Amino acid sequence: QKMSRPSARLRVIINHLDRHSAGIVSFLNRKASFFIFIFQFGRYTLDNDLLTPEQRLFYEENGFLLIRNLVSTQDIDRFRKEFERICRQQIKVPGLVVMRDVAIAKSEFVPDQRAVSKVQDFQEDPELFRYCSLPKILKYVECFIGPNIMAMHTMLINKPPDAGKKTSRHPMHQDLHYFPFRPVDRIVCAWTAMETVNRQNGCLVVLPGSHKGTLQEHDYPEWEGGVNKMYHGVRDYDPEHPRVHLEMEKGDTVFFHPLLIHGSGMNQTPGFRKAISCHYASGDCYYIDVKGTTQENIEKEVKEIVARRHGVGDEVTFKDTWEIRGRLVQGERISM
Ligand SMILES: CCCCCCCCCCCCCC(=O)SCCNC(=O)CCNC(=O)[C@H](O)C(C)(C)COP(=O)(O)OP(=O)(O)OC[C@H]1O[C@@H](n2cnc3c(N)ncnc32)[C@H](O)[C@@H]1OP(=O)(O)O
Ligand SMILES: Nc1ncnc2c1ncn2[C@@H]1O[C@H](COP(=O)(O)OP(=O)(O)OP(=O)(O)O)[C@@H](O)[C@H]1O
Ligand SMILES: O=C(O)CCC(=O)C(=O)O
Ligand SMILES: [Fe+2]
Ligand SMILES: [Mg+2]
Repeated sequence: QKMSRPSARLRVIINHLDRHSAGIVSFLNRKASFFIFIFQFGRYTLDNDLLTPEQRLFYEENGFLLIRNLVSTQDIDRFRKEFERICRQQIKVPGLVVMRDVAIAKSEFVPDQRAVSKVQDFQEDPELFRYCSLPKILKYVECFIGPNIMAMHTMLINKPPDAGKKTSRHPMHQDLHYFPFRPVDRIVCAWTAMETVNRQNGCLVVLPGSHKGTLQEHDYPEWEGGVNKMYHGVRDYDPEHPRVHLEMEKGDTVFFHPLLIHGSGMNQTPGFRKAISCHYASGDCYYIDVKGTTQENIEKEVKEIVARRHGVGDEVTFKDTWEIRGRLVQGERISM
């Protein structure tokens, strides 16, 4: 039996201690810090030879890890070109969802005069999907979710200049709200800045440590200027919780836990702020039924959109919509 999993390692240590219980009290006293080490290093990250102890501890404590300059300029420029081809409708990608800001009427890409604020589900676009398979990214992803890696959700976010109603904001949320699969700790998001991302153009805002909490109730925020379709926010989050603005340069990549509360501020610049992201889950994850949970509302919305777009009925489940999108990028697809 390999001892790569923290839980297995912990069990061995506990068994060992049971057999030597005479010395346990003094052992515990002396080695309290050792135990803190084991528990903190065990839950959210896996044994690996990439992360430094400081980086591991940082993710355990904060729920995110920022790696500077991870994706090359050449790769990002290629993703940008491909995105422009999609916006100009020079190529058509099966399954791709194109989203426009609820308030935007003018466009930087001419064909239909409305700016694309986000494309989702680019798993059938080989050029964009290269992002999800980049070995540099997967090496980090493996530290959080293990060697069997599924790309579950892909996005290229093109946050438009705010049209004056603050609709370019993304409310504070936990990505797990959208996911009917578990376990939660074997899911991670990689989010890469495609250009300088700062407070002016609406960088990510995170609540460090919020990944240690539970999944909160999400709903549309009551924003005067309106809010984008499916942009649910955490109903009540503690406004006193410290916030961190993640200012990033082109190629910088943040990995974060699906319970981390995060959002992004409004884009107060004339440029479209670009980022590319992928949510990964372990191939050993399993689907859950969200009936009777806080996720019922998003299940309902997703099913309505799928029904409208594809003319199908109740036979397509929330689980199906994820099972169809998921792509294996490394190792084995066991139960996903
Ligand atoms: C299959 C989908 C699964 C998604 C799972 C999400 C997973 C996320 C997981 C990861 C965590 C990520 C967390 C996240 O990222 S959460 C955000 C995720 N967002 C989405 O997934 C939304 C995807 N977008 C769409 O499905 C379409 O673009 C919609 C349905 C919005 C428009 O559809 P379509 O392109 O066909 O447009 P239409 O021209 O026929 O207009 C139809 C109606 O819609 C109105 N309208 C247009 N734009 C917007 C807007 N932006 N906000 C509000 N309303 C809008 C429009 O005025 C019209 O209304 P009316 O005039 O009839 O009243
Ligand atoms: N009422 C609200 N409910 C949920 N999330 C909110 C609400 N108001 C703002 N947010 C979110 O809080 C985060 C920070 O946005 P906000 O525009 O308030 O500040 P900022 O742009 O980060 O900071 P600043 O404007 O001071 O530089 C964003 O994710 C935004 O969408
Ligand atoms: O790029 C952003 O503004 C954040 C988007 C986000 O958190 C999401 O789509 O889940
Ligand atoms: Fe998110
Ligand atoms: Mg602001």
